[in-house]
Amino acid sequence: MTAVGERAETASNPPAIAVEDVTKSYGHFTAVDGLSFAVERGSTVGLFGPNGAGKTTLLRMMAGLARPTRGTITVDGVELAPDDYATYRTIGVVTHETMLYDDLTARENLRFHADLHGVDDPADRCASVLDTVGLSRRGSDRPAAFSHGLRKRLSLARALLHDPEVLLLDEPYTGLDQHSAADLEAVLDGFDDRTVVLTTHDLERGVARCDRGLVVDRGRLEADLALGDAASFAEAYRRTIGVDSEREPRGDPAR
Ligand SMILES: Nc1ncnc2c1ncn2[C@@H]1O[C@H](COP(=O)(O)OP(=O)(O)OP(=O)(O)O)[C@@H](O)[C@H]1O
Repeated sequence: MTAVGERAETASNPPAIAVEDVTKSYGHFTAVDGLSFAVERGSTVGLFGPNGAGKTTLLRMMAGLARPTRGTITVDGVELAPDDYATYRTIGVVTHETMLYDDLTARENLRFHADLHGVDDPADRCASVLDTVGLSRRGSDRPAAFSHGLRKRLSLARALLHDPEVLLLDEPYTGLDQHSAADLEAVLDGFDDRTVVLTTHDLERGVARCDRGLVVDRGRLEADLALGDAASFAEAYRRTIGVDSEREPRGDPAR
């Protein structure tokens, strides 16, 4: 595995997230196979890899939405445990399933989560995050009537509600038009001092956004690369994953 830019973390200064020897098995199938890495506070880390590599499974475990079969995940030095709401409160997550209630309006969806997380000034906070994702005028509409992109925006608003220290995003750019993608970039720009982990097949956007790229394949960590130059990352990705076009990411800037 290639390792670049690792920083030693101490017990008094734990990484934002530490994944240690994490495995997830479904019956005899191993989706994530003994992964270990640490995510520095304030950094943005991209999980790259072909379909079925284990990225979503890993992200879901980091969010506490699935439990590792083996290994540990700590957030700010605290091991994730099923009923540790204080730790979950520091994490915001946007997954493929937008986790929205179709029978509630957009505003009611947010209010429900605000109350669940004990958010201060919930009405103001809901209005503020609706504004952040450009949905101020859609607060009274139900997400059932929203397009995929609008549902994703609302899901992002829900993830931001409790002002988390860590944001976990599964394929954040998929299904967003250019305007929505630009809005997402602005939200992430505003999140600069906090920690973001995202999965993406959009190599160009991912490389531009992330400080570091982890390449996952068949559940294993194959490369850990500092990012900067999209073309050299694309080349390193291709060296790691191979040149089979069906396993190539979209938005490859080197093509
Ligand atoms: N609940 C489950 N039961 C059985 N197998 C599963 C389950 N969830 C995921 N898998 C399998 O684990 C593997 C990794 O899936 P995962 O969704 O994590 O990959 P991914 O890298 O996110 O892929 P993609 O880029 O296509 O979203 C796949 O082979 C998938 O079929």
